[in-house]
Amino acid sequence: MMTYTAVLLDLDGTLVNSIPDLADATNAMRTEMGLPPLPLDVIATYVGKGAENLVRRALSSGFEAPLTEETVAQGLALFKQHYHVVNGTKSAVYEGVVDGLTQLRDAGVAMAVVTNKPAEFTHPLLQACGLSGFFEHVVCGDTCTEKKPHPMPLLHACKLLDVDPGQAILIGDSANDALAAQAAGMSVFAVPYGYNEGQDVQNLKVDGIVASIDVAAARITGSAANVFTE
Ligand SMILES: O=C(O)COP(=O)(O)O
Ligand SMILES: [Mg+2]
Repeated sequence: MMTYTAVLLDLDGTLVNSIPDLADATNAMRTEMGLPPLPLDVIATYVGKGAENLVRRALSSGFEAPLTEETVAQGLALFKQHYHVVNGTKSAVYEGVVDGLTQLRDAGVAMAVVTNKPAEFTHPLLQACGLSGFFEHVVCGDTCTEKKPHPMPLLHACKLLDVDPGQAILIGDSANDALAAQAAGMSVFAVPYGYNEGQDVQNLKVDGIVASIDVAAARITGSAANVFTE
């Protein structure tokens, strides 16, 4: 059985369902820019590559002319203003997360969050959801010069935790997580309930698809009958 000394966790779509707040902020931005609101499930497919990417995708829907950098900057400023107000208000921790993180902590596994969400929103969200205390480090979308699917934030988290990437596993919800982990030389589990930019998680190249974080924790710590073997 493979043993891991560190577990890295994605945030949006893995630990927390943040779509209701992201959608409210996105639609508030669109309204101010004279655009009609978008359905929540459409906005969900725009999440995964950070706030600026979400804004670009959300503005591309309904803007006739090609987007100018000025429009993107205006949209990003409005999005941030609104997201600061609503961040954490409708977001909810997924079932199994607190139990799973508790299992991992009790097993002595070091944990860090690695998210593409900017730091100015990540820390307040973790705080609002009561999850901050589980993590030794939090690597955000603007912590390093590259974001997932680049391996840099994962390698940075391993360095902060003082573990070899080969002894770490990432749990995420999207191709950005799967590709980053693969490039970092790290194992990866995917949860099926998050946002994979509208794609089927079954097609991801991962070491396992786990129904929830408590199931992942049981497999990682070897406390389940069906332990993860390699
Ligand atoms: O902010 C995003 O676009 C996605 O964030 P995540 O990396 O926590 O899924
Ligand atoms: Mg995610």
